[in-house]
Amino acid sequence: MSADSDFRFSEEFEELKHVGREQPCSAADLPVNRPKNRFTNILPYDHSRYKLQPVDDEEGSDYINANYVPGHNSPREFIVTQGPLHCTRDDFWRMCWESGSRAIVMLTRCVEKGREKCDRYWPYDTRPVYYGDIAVTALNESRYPDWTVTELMLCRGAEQRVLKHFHFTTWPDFGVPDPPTTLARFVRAFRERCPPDSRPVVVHCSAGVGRSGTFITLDTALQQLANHAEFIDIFGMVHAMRRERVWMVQTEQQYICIHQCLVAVLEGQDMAAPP
Ligand SMILES: CNC(=O)[C@H](Cc1ccc(NS(=O)(=O)O)cc1)NC(=O)[C@H](Cc1ccc(O)cc1)NC(=O)OC(C)(C)C
Repeated sequence: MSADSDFRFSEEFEELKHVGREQPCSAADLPVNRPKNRFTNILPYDHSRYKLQPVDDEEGSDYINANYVPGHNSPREFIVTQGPLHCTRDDFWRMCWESGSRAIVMLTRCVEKGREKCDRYWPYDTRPVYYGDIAVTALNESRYPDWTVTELMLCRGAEQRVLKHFHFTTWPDFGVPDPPTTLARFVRAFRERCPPDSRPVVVHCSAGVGRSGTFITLDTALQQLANHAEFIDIFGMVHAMRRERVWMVQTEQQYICIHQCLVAVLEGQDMAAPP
């Protein structure tokens, strides 16, 4: 695939360019919802968008820039979303609560090169913070060189839940982790700690397409590998994801990175290193 300056990778990635693009995004285009989109060109398709429980007859109250995306374990294993805006972070927590999710994967820093990529939507310390009617408290935090895992307690009314926040902190926007195997080790660390249930995992970066799609594709591929799949169809996975959310795996470099990680895992490179 990488011969002749990645010619086959380029050819294959180009075939994905128009997948899903004919599908409507009418909810995202409503005037009441436009301010809820971080980017003008990253809008959720209607057919797969996550719908919040509507609030009375408030127009647009069911809207968040998020889509269900398939993984190895189910057709709606992930809810992929943009990095919350300050004005949508209450909706973000409502989505986490109403979906029953027990894990969030965050693949961007809040600020990169002086630009806001994501609101700081979770508490800085152990004091509870309210987001709408949901109180979020940080219980404990484990910091590693390339990621941080935080246990969060969510309270809504009389109900309490623990949710794990997996924050990858060294992935530059539009780029790939350096070295790429850092991503494979993060995926393994996530899988080892992710609650083993069928509830959706919330995944986001800044736009919720490039880094999020790359993470999900590698997670799916590594599970297939662990189940001794004879053939791993990266092209087919990205094709299926782009039917649900636009630009999943945004750059050719990210597409190649997925393959590089798989080769590294197959060759046993650098995977023994602890988190
Ligand atoms: C190439 N950059 C983009 O497409 C970003 C959206 C985006 C996508 C993916 C990522 N990476 S990530 O998914 O890994 O977080 C970050 C940002 N979009 C914008 O910056 C768009 C402009 C744009 C760029 C390219 C295009 O084809 C159409 C419109 N700008 C934009 O939305 O401007 C605001 C924020 C002021 C409303």
